[in-house]
Amino acid sequence: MIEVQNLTKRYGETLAVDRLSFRVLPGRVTGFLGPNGAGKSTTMRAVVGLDRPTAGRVLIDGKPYRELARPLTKVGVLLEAKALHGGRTAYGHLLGLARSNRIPDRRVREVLETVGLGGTAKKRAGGFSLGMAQRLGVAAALLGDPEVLLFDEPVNGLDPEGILWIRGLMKKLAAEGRTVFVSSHLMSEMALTAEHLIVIGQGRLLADTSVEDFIARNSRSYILIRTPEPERMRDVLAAKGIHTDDGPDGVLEAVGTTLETVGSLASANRVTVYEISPRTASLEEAFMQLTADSVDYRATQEVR
Ligand SMILES: Nc1ncnc2c1ncn2[C@@H]1O[C@H](COP(=O)(O)OP(=O)(O)OP(=O)(O)O)[C@@H](O)[C@H]1O
Repeated sequence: MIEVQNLTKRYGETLAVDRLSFRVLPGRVTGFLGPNGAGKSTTMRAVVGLDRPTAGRVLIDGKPYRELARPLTKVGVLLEAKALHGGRTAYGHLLGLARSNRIPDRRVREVLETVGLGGTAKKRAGGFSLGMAQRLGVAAALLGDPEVLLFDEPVNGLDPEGILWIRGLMKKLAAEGRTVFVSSHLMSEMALTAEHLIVIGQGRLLADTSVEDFIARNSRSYILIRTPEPERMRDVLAAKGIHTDDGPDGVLEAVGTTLETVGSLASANRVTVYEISPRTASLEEAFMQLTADSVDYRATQEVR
């Protein structure tokens, strides 16, 4: 389990993380979501002791990272995928890490196979594509067979096959009972991978909820109506107590009603319609709405 307690991190004038508290539980993938600059990477760096908190603390199974005797056997982390020594081979890079944590050499081969780099073990990492570097980063995270795993934007640079692979891997690791914490700025990606969500904006907690709940609360359903007579259609619906919003390109969005009701009312009142279809606002839209205030605030600040 990861416990973030009242974490605050300042870089000079910038308040990157602001009194943030949450827990990441084992046995499920927890998504860490926030717009660019929300403070996700800073929080992750604080979890693994790479950034010193201005206030607050982070505990891993009750202990700060720096008190872990062989940290790689407790926590695996994928942060900046390209942060590796370009002159080293994939094998050499992992061997160095393994020996520094008294992990047996044979484990290096195992993790290289797991991430699909078995055939490129002797290649210099400097020549790796971003996708290969990403896989090597995942191999390093898995090296110590840790109970806790952190992945910062792991799908970056991966091709569609790689994305499917990493989603499957994260779910498998969680199913084994591990704590899996993964950051992204894409709600759609998280909806496919995570069971639970921690959403932040401007370094503050905006939501700590199951993905299921987030979808139920935030997905707005409506009936889209495309008509050359929007005013008449609006009046016909209003007469029955049905509210309509204006959608993009002159369409109407009727809420709290059904396709059948709208169709029957249009027909009974001889309103011409070109399209009537049920729609659900995307999760991406819901996420943008939730974080809109924090993004606006940041943009205004930068202009000044
Ligand atoms: N080393 C640093 N020095 C100064 N400011 C920093 C540093 N690291 C991060 N920041 C600032 O702290 C804020 C949070 O950054 P952070 O990288 O944690 O956000 P993020 O949510 O990971 O964003 P992204 O999705 O863009 O990676 C930003 O305003 C960023 O500019």
